[in-house]
Amino acid sequence: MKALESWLGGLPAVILMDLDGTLIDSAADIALALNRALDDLALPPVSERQVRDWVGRGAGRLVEVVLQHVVPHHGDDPQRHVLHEQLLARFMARYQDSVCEASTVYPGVREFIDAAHAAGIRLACVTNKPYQPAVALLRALDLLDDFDLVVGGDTLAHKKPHPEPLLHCLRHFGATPGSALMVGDSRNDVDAAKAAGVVVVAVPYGYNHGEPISDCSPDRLVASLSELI
Ligand SMILES: O=C(O)COP(=O)(O)O
Ligand SMILES: [Mg+2]
Repeated sequence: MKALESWLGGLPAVILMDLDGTLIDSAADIALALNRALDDLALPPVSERQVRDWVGRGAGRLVEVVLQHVVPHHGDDPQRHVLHEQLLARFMARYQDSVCEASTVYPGVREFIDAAHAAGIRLACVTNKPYQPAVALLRALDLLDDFDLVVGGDTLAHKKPHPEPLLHCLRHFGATPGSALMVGDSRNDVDAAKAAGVVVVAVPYGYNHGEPISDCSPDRLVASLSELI
């Protein structure tokens, strides 16, 4: 971790890592589960390309955007809420059934995690993905045991970009914001880290709602996590 150490002027005690788009390329499985759920309800499919731009704000918000795309709707309709709940439930069931058919770990991630362990750094995964599929996905790709803590989008009252999930991790480890580092791929990660007072590194290969991550002003941008080793 010489590169990280020389940039920060020391090693962090804790690294908080985003999941979707940072550790794991999960969009194909999310799109697959969404399309199976849409088909269950006799609704038309969406493309993986679209899903890549929609992932990042949790399952409820994702389903809301998908629904608005496949059945555009404006105004107040109580049936709309029912449809949203049905699609969300179908999506969660379908995703839980096949959380890792096509998902892969990004290059540099395993090497970075191994180097962090070797340096005695504690790791937490802080994701807006609901807790259960997050843990299932990490387990399927043999990454779960690498994390001392996993915080999902439904673990606490607030999700990223709120600082609460990050501050929750710091309390868990008895660490200060100044002794931690956040690594993420989206504006949610950068904003949450800044609100928590944690230095943030961003990667450009993930999902950021179609916006270049450099526009979100992370403290540092790396092409791959191996650059920090
Ligand atoms: O599934 C999501 O909504 C995003 O998850 P992430 O916070 O791990 O990028
Ligand atoms: Mg992400």
